[in-house]
Amino acid sequence: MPTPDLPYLNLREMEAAAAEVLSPAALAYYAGGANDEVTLRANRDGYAALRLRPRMLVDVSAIDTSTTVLGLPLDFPVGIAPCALHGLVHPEAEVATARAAAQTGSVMALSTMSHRTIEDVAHAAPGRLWFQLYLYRDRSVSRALIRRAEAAGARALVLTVDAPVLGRREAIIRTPVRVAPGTVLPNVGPRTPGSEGLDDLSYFDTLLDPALSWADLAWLRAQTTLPIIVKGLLTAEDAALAVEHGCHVWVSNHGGRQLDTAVTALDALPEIAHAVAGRAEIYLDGGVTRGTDVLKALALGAAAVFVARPALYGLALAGEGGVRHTLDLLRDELRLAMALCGKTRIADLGPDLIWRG
Ligand SMILES: Cc1cc2nc3c(=O)[nH]c(=O)nc-3n(C[C@H](O)[C@H](O)[C@H](O)COP(=O)(O)O)c2cc1C
Ligand SMILES: CC(C)CC(=O)C(=O)O
Repeated sequence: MPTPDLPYLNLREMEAAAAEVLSPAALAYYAGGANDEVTLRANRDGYAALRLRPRMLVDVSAIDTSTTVLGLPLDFPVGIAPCALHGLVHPEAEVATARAAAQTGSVMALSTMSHRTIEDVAHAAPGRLWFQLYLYRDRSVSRALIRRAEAAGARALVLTVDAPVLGRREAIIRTPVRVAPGTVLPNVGPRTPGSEGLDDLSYFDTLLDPALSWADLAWLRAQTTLPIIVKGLLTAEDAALAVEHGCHVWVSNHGGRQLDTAVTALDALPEIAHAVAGRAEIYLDGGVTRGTDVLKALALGAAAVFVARPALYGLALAGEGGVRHTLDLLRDELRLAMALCGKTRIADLGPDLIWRG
């Protein structure tokens, strides 16, 4: 059950409550999308537009939401997507989020741009951590991060490929993000001389390699034996290439923060599932706020879904307990949605659940 001392009935109530407590800069950064935010809105609207085909007279007295991702048992198929800078809203930052993920039997993908070290976060979520990689122009720095992630027990690397340059997020152009004075982000390091005028995201952007290509994925594949998940794919063509490079596929438009008017992950999922054809695992994120959203993504071929903003809002409201509340709500809503659809196991969720008009 959701944490009893938190009054929020659903993720949207948590979002509204978080908007009241976040600083203007954190709110602009967390909530915002690119340009006109067409894709940001479509991510949510897409779930509402898909209708379910529930089956009746099925014994639903026992519902099992458990599953596995890359061999890791999950209590339910929802993880925490990588998001930068949890420390903007809570002093324990990613450590609190990781504890919540571990306690709920979930999995957390830790962003490269975190406030806390890989080791601290891994310690808070033993065996339940993936490490998200933004490849730096200086590959030796990235290589060192990979080694640290491996040593800390990360179970996979998530290479984000949809941000070779940062999208145009007008809210943070107006209200830029700056970490507290004196903070050195552990995977970013001290500022290079002359960069003091840049806000933290613009500075981070200067470290990233806009020349990243499939050849770099081959390089990365050779660097580690950990599973690699390519995050930010939206087409069958790219999903097939990722699989040919020995990787798994994370369907995402980066929460509508990169290319505005890009297709939603939910809409892209069927062609990607078809192209992958069971050769790799598929994950999805973007706009998930209800158990029925999780159900629809799984029905169309995702092995698990991930949430970013809802976790951050939970963290802002109540730290570790707030993130747990987010995850508990999604698990309970998924269980209910499965029961009302006449499905008792995750493996039973398939495209027959989706009404085709
Ligand atoms: C504040 C914020 C920071 C993010 N930082 C990262 C990041 O560091 N790395 C990354 O791969 N994706 C990042 N993302 C994108 C998320 O992983 C995810 O793809 C996206 O937000 C969609 O999920 P949502 O609709 O549940 O927020 C970030 C998203 C938000 C909102
Ligand atoms: C460090 C950033 C590029 C984080 C990010 O992916 C985002 O803000 O969406």
